[in-house]
Amino acid sequence: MTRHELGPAAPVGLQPRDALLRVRELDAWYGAAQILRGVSLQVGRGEVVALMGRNGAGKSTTLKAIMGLVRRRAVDLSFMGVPLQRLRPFEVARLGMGYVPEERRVFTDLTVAENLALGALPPRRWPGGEPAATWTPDALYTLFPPLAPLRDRQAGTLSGGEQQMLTVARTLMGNPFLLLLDEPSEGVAPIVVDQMVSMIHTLRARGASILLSEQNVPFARQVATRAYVLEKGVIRYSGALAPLLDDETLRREYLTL
Ligand SMILES: Nc1ncnc2c1ncn2[C@@H]1O[C@H](COP(=O)(O)OP(=O)(O)OP(=O)(O)O)[C@@H](O)[C@H]1O
Repeated sequence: MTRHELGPAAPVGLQPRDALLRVRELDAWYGAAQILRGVSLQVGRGEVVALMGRNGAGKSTTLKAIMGLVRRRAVDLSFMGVPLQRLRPFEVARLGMGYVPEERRVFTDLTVAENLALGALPPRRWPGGEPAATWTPDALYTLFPPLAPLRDRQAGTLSGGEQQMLTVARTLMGNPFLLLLDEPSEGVAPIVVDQMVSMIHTLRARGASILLSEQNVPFARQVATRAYVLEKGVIRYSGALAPLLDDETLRREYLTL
């Protein structure tokens, strides 16, 4: 792997050439139907990587397979050097992998503040001992300003976009080393999309690492530097995002509807 592929932030406590998340030849199934075939990807510390492709290409399934939510098999599937194959989803989450599914999941009867409190986990340290980013409700209200005046409101009364923000915020309360975001820009108003863009910029500035599934090209262009493109469960492109988006043929083949 080249240094460029690892992104600008030098890993501390990890070997410089090590990836935070390493996926090699991942297969996944729903029942008897094989959906992913030999998916290989890596996310380095401080990187924002986009997993792209049309509807049904296998983006969500890849994130679910990493978390252990679908049946999967891989030559290597490891997070900070820990093999994930035998771990259940809550054990993967406990290692510091935050997963935000496509469908929003908030506790509708609880307030915004109570939802955040439920996501709280103790602070983490990188393998070298350096403290990892730690999130508090106040820091998250700054990250998502629309949530601040809603802290005492029942989450069920929030708009879709606000619930989307709350889902991400609650996941951040677990202080994850890596965030898996499934289509953060889907089905929300343009203003919320802008909020997601600025959230990712802020997270990135704080050294966070993100793997996001996305088919919204303008969104991906604003937040990610590297991309993998899936088609029918197979990786068709891996590399820098800019050349992919600038290549009309590649775009037409794998991205445009
Ligand atoms: N629960 C399920 N049972 C069976 N097949 C499924 C299930 N969920 C998804 N699939 C199939 O797996 C394939 C990949 O779906 P996946 O949701 O991973 O695609 P995607 O790239 O995330 O697209 P989308 O943006 O539509 O979510 C599709 O053919 C889909 O029909």
